[in-house]
Amino acid sequence: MASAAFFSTCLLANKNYLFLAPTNASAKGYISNLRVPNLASIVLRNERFVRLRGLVAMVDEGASKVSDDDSRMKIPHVLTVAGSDSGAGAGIQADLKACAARRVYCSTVITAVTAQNTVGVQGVSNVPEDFVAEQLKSVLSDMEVDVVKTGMLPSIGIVKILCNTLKEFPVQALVVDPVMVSTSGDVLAGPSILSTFREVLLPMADIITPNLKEASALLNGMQLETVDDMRSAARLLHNMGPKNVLVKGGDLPDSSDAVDILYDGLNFYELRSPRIRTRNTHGTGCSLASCIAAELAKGYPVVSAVKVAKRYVETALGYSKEIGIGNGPQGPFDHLLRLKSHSQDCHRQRPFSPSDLFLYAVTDSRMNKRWGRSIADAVKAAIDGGATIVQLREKDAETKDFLESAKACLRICRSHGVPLLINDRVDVAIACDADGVHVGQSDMPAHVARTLLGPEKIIGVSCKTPEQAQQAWVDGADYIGCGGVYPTNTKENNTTVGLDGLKTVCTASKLPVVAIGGIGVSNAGAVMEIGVPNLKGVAVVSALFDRESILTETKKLHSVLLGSNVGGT
Ligand SMILES: Cc1ncc(COP(=O)(O)OP(=O)(O)O)c(N)n1
Ligand SMILES: Cc1ncsc1CCOP(=O)(O)O
Ligand SMILES: [Mg+2]
Repeated sequence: MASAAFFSTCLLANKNYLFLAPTNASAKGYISNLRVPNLASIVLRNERFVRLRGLVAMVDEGASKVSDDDSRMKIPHVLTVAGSDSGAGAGIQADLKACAARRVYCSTVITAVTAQNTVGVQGVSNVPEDFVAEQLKSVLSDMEVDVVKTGMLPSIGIVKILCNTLKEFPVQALVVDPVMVSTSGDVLAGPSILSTFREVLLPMADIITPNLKEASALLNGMQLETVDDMRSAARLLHNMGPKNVLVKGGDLPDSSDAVDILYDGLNFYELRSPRIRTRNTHGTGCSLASCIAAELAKGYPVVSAVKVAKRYVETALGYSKEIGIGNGPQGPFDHLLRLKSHSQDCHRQRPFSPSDLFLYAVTDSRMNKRWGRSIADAVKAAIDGGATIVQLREKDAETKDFLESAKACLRICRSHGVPLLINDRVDVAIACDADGVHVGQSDMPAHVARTLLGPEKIIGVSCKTPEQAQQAWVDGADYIGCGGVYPTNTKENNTTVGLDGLKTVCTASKLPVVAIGGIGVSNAGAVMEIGVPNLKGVAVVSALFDRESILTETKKLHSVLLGSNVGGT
């Protein structure tokens, strides 16, 4: 293990650069094992912090790359200073999820641990003040924090520690969510803290985000019942020192809209949106403030940050209306808009298996039109005949119609345990939650599709050469479609690779392969006879869908394939 002792000499240290040299041969060996070509390149350039500790930690962990400034990408960074919510709807957990959803890095300083669920807060244990200080120093002395966002600050001491630490380690912006009472009505910061908020914290804030109760508490119990009251409150709170005040009117009685007032000392902005009627509002305040912090960390001005944050929370609330977590009156919502598609669906996507490629049915809108069938009917017939995977290749369809058909086909496919892929259209695959996509060399690159679709979706790539097959593997594809093996009328200007070309691609490929192009009942056996283990099946368009009976033709092809030597199955 390399450690700090290996770095004895600080050749030059000033505000901007720190050069390190190892003390002995074993350190040099260690460094060269890490493929750092030149020690002089270990230059840590940072206006604010010298990262010796971070560097040694990286070396200790055997990281393969020691800090190379030019290749480091600055990621917007929010530090949340808040309490933990064991139910994970609010607090630190909400902040982490909101920042992840907004694509911002989020570090955490925990001020208190709450035992909490959808019913209420059953217990609170404050983190010792010294340890809050230690967490703050750890993060702020090493990581480049852009914006600090505060939530539950349960003691006067913690507020003071935070403010003093921020003077030592200044950040671009401070977002203060003056949490006092949880959504369930439990007290999270008592009234004794109000004067410290007013005198110490608020003057440092770039924006504060009180709800009506919090605004009222900060203003000595002022009645807030109308939008005009909110404007007055925003002005009075602004007089306490924060640069911007967002008074949230979520609790305003008798309003069909959710109205928030933003005041920057000059202008009032009345931000209105339709009120979303849902039980799942636990954590909206924390999430809104975190999202504002995230947008500020990206460099957006306050007004845009607040508008984006409001839109984000509304979208998530609307999406999460039917989600049922916990039995209490206030449930959490889904920050990442990802939970629903899997929960309601009794027929979920199952993991991809190469043997799925055995009888691969590829639809064609023109053929279905010619035979007067819907895509869904065609898909159903192919599955009944033995298709083991289906691809919707609807080149002429309008997007709206295509999406509706895809949803209908997905229901059929899922109920039969058959994967459904979408040709070319990654957007449609995402919109209907299909099992994956098939892309060609001139379509969206597979690595981009993988980023958009996530790790579990199936991605197939068309390849005619070993180089393309290698690239498909590197890009994270699951299988390769190789062809046209034989001449075809289905795809124009498509060069034919023949059985030899197919064999060359299969041999070069680390991925399973399906053959395509001019394949049908008469020649499927010959294709499979080339006898390479990773050739797993045939993909067929016209031999199934340009026929009177899809069912009959699929059954015939199925029995031909069963009689042939399909690699590895
Ligand atoms: C299984 C399978 N293999 C190859 C293709 C062809 O895809 P691509 O090269 O993108 O051409 P189009 O199908 O988009 O015309 C495929 N669709 N399926
Ligand atoms: C989409 C595609 N990619 C290579 S050949 C081909 C068309 C296959 O259609 P058919 O099975 O009717 O020959
Ligand atoms: Mg394509």
